[in-house]
Amino acid sequence: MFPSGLIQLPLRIKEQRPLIHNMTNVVVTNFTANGLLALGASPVMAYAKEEVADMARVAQAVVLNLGTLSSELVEAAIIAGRSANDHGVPVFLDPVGAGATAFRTEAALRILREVRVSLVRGNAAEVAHLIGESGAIKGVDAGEAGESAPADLAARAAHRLGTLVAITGQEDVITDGTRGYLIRGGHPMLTQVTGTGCLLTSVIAAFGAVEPDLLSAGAAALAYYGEAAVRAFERAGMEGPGSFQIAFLDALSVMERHPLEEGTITSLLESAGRGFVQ
Ligand SMILES: Nc1ncnc2c1ncn2[C@@H]1O[C@H](COP(=O)(O)OP(=O)(O)O)[C@@H](O)[C@H]1O
Ligand SMILES: Cc1ncsc1CCOP(=O)(O)O
Ligand SMILES: [Mg+2]
Repeated sequence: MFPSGLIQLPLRIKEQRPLIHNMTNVVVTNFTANGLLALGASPVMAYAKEEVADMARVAQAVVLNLGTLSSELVEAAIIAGRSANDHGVPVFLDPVGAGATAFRTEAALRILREVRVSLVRGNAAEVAHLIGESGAIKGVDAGEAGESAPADLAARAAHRLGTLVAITGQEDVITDGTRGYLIRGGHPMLTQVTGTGCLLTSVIAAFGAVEPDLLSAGAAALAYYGEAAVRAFERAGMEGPGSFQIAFLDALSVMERHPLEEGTITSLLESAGRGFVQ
């Protein structure tokens, strides 16, 4: 069963206003800051190697996003990540476009070697490339579905990388390699707005900033995000992606209670690598 106390997490975020230190990409910076504000968290973007250790130290979560990476960003991300590790601050990695170029894949793997990352969130292709498996990737978007079921892929990746892994797509999965959740819901309109994956990683970080059980916090975040998308589509989706994006920010802000009681989290992974059973 999903722990019922986690229904209160959105309220806890609004009460605690956790500081989320994002080192993210130039495409999604504003959307990410506004999404975190809508949720009730406190976003900050800081990149300079001279200050990231200090910022990470006082944050409640650090997000490393490789969407528009550079050598300088990778160096600074490692400084931030290590500072977070030294001060007990959880680190969340979004390996945007891993597999699209060798530089991206190598950067993500280097961070995973040099920083203790708590959770990796990506689409199936990105996660597959991190563990040397093929997965069609076109720029930053997943291509055709690979051979592997997302739950099995996520469990393999969690074991190989030694982190929690969340794979998103039509359905979302999150696992520590042994236990996990399958989350249904969301809306395909999310794929028509750039940065919804990146913002989601930061939203997971905000949930993780107020709940130390990161597997449950991550599952709660995925379900909350999907429900916000459904509500946004009902409000404004027919108008098109621009209106949907605004309505989505609004939906992130208004849900005080979590929609878990509506049964969006449906499955629990009991046996490692065997997929998520109904
Ligand atoms: N076909 C789909 N139907 C419903 N929701 C989707 C679909 N594809 C992606 N999503 C949702 O879009 C959000 C971003 O996920 P995704 O597109 O996988 O990330 P990225 O943008 O990093 O590739 C997630 O909340 C995910 O559940
Ligand atoms: C289009 C693009 N190019 C580099 S980063 C980026 C945004 C990717 O955002 P998301 O992974 O959330 O779709
Ligand atoms: Mg992405």
